[in-house]
Amino acid sequence: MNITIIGSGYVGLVTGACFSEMGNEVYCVDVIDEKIESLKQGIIPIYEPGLEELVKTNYQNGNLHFTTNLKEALDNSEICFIAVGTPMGEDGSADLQYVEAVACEIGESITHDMIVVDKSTVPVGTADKVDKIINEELKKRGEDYKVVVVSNPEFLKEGTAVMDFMRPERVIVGTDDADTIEYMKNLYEPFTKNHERMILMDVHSAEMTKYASNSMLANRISFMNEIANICDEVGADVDQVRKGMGSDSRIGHSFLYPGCGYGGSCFPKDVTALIKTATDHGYDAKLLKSVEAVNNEQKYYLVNKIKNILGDDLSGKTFAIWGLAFKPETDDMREASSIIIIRELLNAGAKVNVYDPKAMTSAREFYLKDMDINYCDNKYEALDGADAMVLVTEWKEFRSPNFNYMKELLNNNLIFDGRNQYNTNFLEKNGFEYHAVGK
Ligand SMILES: NC(=O)c1ccc[n+]([C@@H]2O[C@H](COP(=O)([O-])OP(=O)(O)OC[C@H]3O[C@@H](n4cnc5c(N)ncnc54)[C@H](O)[C@@H]3O)[C@@H](O)[C@H]2O)c1
Ligand SMILES: O=c1ccn([C@@H]2O[C@H](COP(=O)(O)OP(=O)(O)O[C@H]3O[C@H](CO)[C@@H](O)[C@H](O)[C@H]3O)[C@@H](O)[C@H]2O)c(=O)[nH]1
Repeated sequence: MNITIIGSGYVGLVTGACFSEMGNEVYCVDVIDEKIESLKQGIIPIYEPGLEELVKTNYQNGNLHFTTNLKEALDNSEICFIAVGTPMGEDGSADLQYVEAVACEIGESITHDMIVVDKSTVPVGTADKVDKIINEELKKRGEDYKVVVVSNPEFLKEGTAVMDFMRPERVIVGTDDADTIEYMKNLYEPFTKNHERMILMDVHSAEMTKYASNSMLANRISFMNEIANICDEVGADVDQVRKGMGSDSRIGHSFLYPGCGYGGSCFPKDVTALIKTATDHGYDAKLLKSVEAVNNEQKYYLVNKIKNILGDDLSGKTFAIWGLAFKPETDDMREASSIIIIRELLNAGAKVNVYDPKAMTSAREFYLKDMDINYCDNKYEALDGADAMVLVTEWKEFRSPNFNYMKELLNNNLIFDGRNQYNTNFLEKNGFEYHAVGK
C-alpha cells in the first residue's frame, strides 16, 4: 500500500517506519526542512529504542521516503495519516491549528480519492471538521473526490513506541465506510494477525476512546499518589499496599506506581483537554479536575520533603538530580517533573548537579536553558560534593548503583527517591538516610 504520514515526530516517524517495515511504500512528510534532511542521512531527531535501525534499513531499502513536499507524497498515496501535534491551547483545549492547516493542504493538493486518517489525539468532532475543511477546499477547486476521514488514535508509549506499534493491544478504527474498514483491516493485518485486535466503532467514539484511556491511566496514577500521601500520614508503606491492591484481578498491577507526578506530552494535556471539552458541553468534570490537581501538587512532593528535613532555606546545599526525562528510555522532557523540582531547589538557594542518560541536550538547549545548573557527564560526577541525591527518573542504570562509592562522594548519605526504586532496609543498614514516596 502507498501511504503518506504527515508529521514526522514521535508518532509519525514510528508509524511510518513500522508500516514501511511491513513492505508498504511510505512517504513521511514534515514542514521542518532540517528534520527531513537529517532523517535522509539516517540521523533520528529523537531517542526511541529500535527506531534508528528501522528507519535506516527501510530508507536504504527504498520503501521509506522523507520529504517536505506534501503534494508529491499525496500524489503517490491512496491513504494519508495526520500525525501532527495537538498541544495544549491557552484555554486548556487541544490546539487544532496544525491539524486544520494539514486538512487545508490536503484539500488543496489531492488529485484523486483519499482516505484521511486522524492519528493525532483530537477532541470529538475533529474528524467532521477535517472532512469539512477538505471538502471546502475541493469545492473551491471545482473537484469532487471521495474523501473518508477516519479516526485511528495512537496508543504507543514513548520508550517502547516501536514495540507498542508492532504489537498493539488494540487498534481503534472509527468510520462507518465499508470500503475504508476493509482497507484498514488489510493495512493493520500484519500487526494484528491471528488476533481480533481491531475494534471498529463510530468516529466520535473512537476520538473519545483516546481521551478516556489516557484519563483513566492518569486517574490511576493520581489515585496512587493520593494513597501514597495518606500512607505518609498514617505510617503505612504504599509499595506494600500497591502489591496488595494489584493482586486483585479487577485492579491489576499496571500503572499503580506512585511517584513525583506524571509528565510527558500526553497525560497532562489530554486530561486538561477533556475537562475543557466537558466544560464546553456544560458538564463539570470533578473527578478529572482532581486527577489534575493531585498531579500538579505531586510534582512538589520531593521538594516539600527535602524542605521538611533540611529547612526552607537551602543555600549552601547541593543536590544531585538523577534523571531529567519525563520517564526512562526517552529524551523527552515535555512536562517532566524534573523541571519543577530543579526550579524550586534553585529558588530555595540550592546548587544543582544534573545527569540523565539521554535528555542532557534537550535540557541544556531548551527545557532548563535559563537555569544555572551544573551538567555532569555521569551519575557519580553529579554526586561529588553533593548533600543529597534526588532520583527523579527511574533509568535502569540508576537501579543498582555502587552505594559504597556513593557514600564516598556524597557529603551526607541522604537519598530522596521520587520513584521508589530502592529497598529501605538495605539502604538504612548501609548507613543512608532514605526518603521515598509514601513510605
Ligand atoms: N508522543 C506520544 O507518545 C504520542 C502517543 C500517542 C498519541 N500522540 C498524539 O500524536 C500527535 C503527535 O504527537 P507527537 O508527540 O508525535 O508530536 P511531535 O511534536 O513530536 O511531532 C509533530 C510533527 O508534526 C510536524 N508538523 C507540524 N505541522 C505540520 C504540517 N503542516 N505538515 C507536516 N508536518 C507538520 C512538526 O514539525 C513535528 O515534527 C499528538 O496529537 C499527540 O497527542 C502522541
Ligand atoms: O504507574 C505509573 C505509570 C506511569 N507514571 C508516569 O506517567 C507518565 C506517563 O508515562 P507513560 O504512560 O508510560 O508514557 P507516555 O509515553 O506518556 O504514554 C501515555 O501517553 C501516550 C500519548 O497519548 C499514550 O499513547 C500511551 O498509551 C500512554 O501510556 C510518566 O511521567 C510516568 O513516570 C507513573 O507515575 N506511575
